[in-house]
Amino acid sequence: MRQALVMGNWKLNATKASVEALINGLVDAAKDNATVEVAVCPPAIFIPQVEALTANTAISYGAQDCDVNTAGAFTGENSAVMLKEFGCKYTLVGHSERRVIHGESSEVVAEKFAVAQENGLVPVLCIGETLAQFEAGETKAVVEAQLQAVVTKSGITSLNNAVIAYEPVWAIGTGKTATPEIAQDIHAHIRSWLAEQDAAVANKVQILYGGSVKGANAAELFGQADIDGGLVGGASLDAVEFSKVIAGASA
Ligand SMILES: O=C(CO)COP(=O)(O)O
Repeated sequence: MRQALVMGNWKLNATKASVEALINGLVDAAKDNATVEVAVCPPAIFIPQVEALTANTAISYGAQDCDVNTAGAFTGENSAVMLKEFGCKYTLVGHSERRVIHGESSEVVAEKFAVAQENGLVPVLCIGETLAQFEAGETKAVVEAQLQAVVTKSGITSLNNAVIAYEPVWAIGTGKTATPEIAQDIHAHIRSWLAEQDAAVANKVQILYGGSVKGANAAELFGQADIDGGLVGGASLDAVEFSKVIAGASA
């Protein structure tokens, strides 16, 4: 049985005051839904504040990205070593906004995945197709290629210590959620693609759904057999709404 994981991706949204209110507002939801792991991914500059506020709570946290390098002349970056020092458990890698806006290829994402693992972080590998790819029926081929880059670089068993987040790009921030049936179909496909290579890995790895998850649709999405929780953007910025999403993952 895979544990449910509900992770908030705050993207480029936070103030010192909003972080304090949000974390304090999530403490009870994390404690009361003990079968669900609750995690947040703040902008990197807020990680020390989140580290302090989440001490002695059931809330985990991670970063939204890490560099492929661990140190050196790479202006503006954060390394996996630094994130680990500040208590991060996770880092997202390959979020579609990084792939599209920052031009990250699947090979770069695979390098980030590897460096995160080498430095003690659990990478959350984000995959998913664009609207054009969805409409062209290419979803399965796209996610397979995105997964293959990581398998080629780090091997299939590297996914024993990672999380996969399937986020159709057309559902992110648009209010258009994949139906539970569409999401389940892709999640099941991802798991069977992994199972062809290693059944134990396929059975173990958590596959999160992301894209316009909110309190009103969380339970139905998370009730699908191969959906193990969510990676949540907008709805994770409000403690009341995010608590409803967390409750939706509770067994
Ligand atoms: O990109 C996402 C999480 O990483 C999803 O964002 P929304 O929940 O705002 O659609």
